[in-house]
Formats: sequence, structure tokens, C-alpha cells
Amino acid sequence: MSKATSESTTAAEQTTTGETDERVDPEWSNYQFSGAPKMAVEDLDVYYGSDHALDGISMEIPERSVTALIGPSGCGKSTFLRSLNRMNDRIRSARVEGSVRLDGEEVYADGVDLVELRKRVGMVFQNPNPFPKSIRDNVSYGPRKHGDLETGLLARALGRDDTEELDDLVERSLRRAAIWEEVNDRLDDNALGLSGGQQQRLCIARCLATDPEVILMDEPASALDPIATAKIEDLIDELAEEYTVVIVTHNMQQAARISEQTAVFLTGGELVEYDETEKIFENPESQRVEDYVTGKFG
Ligand SMILES: Nc1ncnc2c1ncn2[C@@H]1O[C@H](COP(=O)(O)OP(=O)(O)OP(=O)(O)O)[C@@H](O)[C@H]1O
Repeated sequence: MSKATSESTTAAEQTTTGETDERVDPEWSNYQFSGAPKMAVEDLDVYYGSDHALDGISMEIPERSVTALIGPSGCGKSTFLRSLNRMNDRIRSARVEGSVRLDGEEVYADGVDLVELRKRVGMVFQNPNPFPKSIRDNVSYGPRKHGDLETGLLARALGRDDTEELDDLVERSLRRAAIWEEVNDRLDDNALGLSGGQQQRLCIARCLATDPEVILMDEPASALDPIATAKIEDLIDELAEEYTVVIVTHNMQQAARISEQTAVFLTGGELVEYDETEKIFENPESQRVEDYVTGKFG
């Protein structure tokens, strides 16, 4: 079945990597939704040295929903995710051109406070990465580091002690991350003693503790077993009531289960199609996307 029926979109020779000269129609990624976008990306190019990793990406991300990014290995999903909160700035060879806006404000403008940006746009990585500290200290790490909450001898000596607020924040964040019931009797235990799935929910709690508006997730369940994965998926579903979630996943069933809209990146760092998840999986416009989601390559 070919979806590329117009003259201009005829799919050409398909290789096993999905490379083809099928023209990418900008209409295929012009996903329309109601309300203002939480994030808006326009003509985004990212280079690593002379390698062109993302090629002219434009897409808008609706708030309080789950947006999935899918595509074969190396097509630029993680690069795109990192460009949303300027994590690519940490990579020496990376160069970013184009625009990313958060609530209409340019993320790449001069003078943007990167700490503040990454508080508003938090990130959860593929492998759970708790600090070798207590569960409590892991969750409260961000607010303490940023000086939002202070505890301890020095703080008390200076007449400031936010221990109660901190305890509240730890409980609230662990509850929101659906792990409170499992750890509330051992908050002072080392986080490395938790299972992989618990560690990942703890990392989500740590991210929530800085009160983000957008949560970027880079394959957050790929290192977990099916039961732990199901818990993370349920959690993502709940989080989307309050937060804007953008998730990279290799697992297409997962994208289909948890996201409202899906963006498909293909070889060469192109955004080929972006639409409601159901449309992407059941009736995509692009032949290459159809071949990818039906498992013909990738
Ligand atoms: N730190 C880096 N330095 C140089 N090149 C990089 C770096 N990170 C990614 N790249 C290159 O950029 C391209 C896109 O990589 P990226 O990791 O964004 O893709 P991806 O779709 O997330 O892949 P995967 O699914 O395998 O994680 C690849 O060619 C990759 O080799």
C-alpha cells in the first residue's frame, strides 16, 4: 500500500536503512493542535563538527501531553531532545542554528540562564543515574544546589532552616513519581540499593523536585524489565496531566501506548512526519514512515 500517491511524493528506491529520494512534504510535519505550543522549534539545524545531525527541523509541542520521538538509530532523536534545553551546549563540537522557543521566549537568546532553563525543562536519561547518596538527598539535590532550600548547621546559624519545606518537597516529589509507598520508610538509605525501575522513578522524582514545566525523557524505560516499564508508562500518563512530556523511544508499541502525537525522524536528521500518534501508526502520509512503523527497516 503506498500512501505517497501524489506525483511529488512518489517513493523511490528504498534501501534497508530507509534512505530514499522520497520528497519530505512540509505538510506532513505541520501538525495542528488547539492552544498555544509549549515549545516551538523552527528551522533547527544541529552539526557535530562538519556532520549535519539535524536538518531544518520545525515542530510545535503542545502542553500537558506526551509527544513521542521515534526513528532509527542515529537519526537525531537524542540530539533534538537535547536541543530543547540546550544540553547540546555541553558538547564541544555541537553547533546549533535556528530557533527554539519556550512559552514564546527564545531558548537560544543571549543571556538565557541555563540553570533556570534546565529547571523549567528537566531531563530523565536512559539509564537511571541516582547519586550515591540517600534517597532523600537525591530528591532534594536540585533545590539545595540552587540554594532554593537550605538546611544544616550553617543554615540554622544564619537563622534559616528549610528542613520542613524540604521534607514536604521530598514527599511530594516521590508521591508524584509513584514511588513514595515503596521508599517512605527508608529515605535515608542509599539510592543505589533500589531496583532499576525504582531508581528510574527516583530520578523522575529528582527531576520533579525542581518544579519543571517540560520533562524530556530519553528512552527512560529501555533498561527496565516489562513490569518496571509498565510502571514508568503509567507514571508518564499521569505526569502528562500536569507537565509537557517529550519522550524518545525505540519501542514503537510504547510510543503508540503513551503518546498523543508522534514525530518520526529518519536517516539524515530529517523530521519526515509529525501527527497524531494514531495517524502515524495507522495511516501515515510518507511511504518511508509506513515502512518504518511496520518494521520493514530500522
Ligand atoms: N556527542 C556527539 N559528538 C559527535 N557526534 C554525535 C554526538 N552525539 C550524536 N552524534 C551523531 O549525531 C547523529 C545523531 O545522533 P543521535 O544520538 O542524536 O541519534 P539518535 O536518533 O538519538 O540515535 P539512537 O537511537 O541510537 O540513540 C549520529 O550520527 C551521531 O553519531
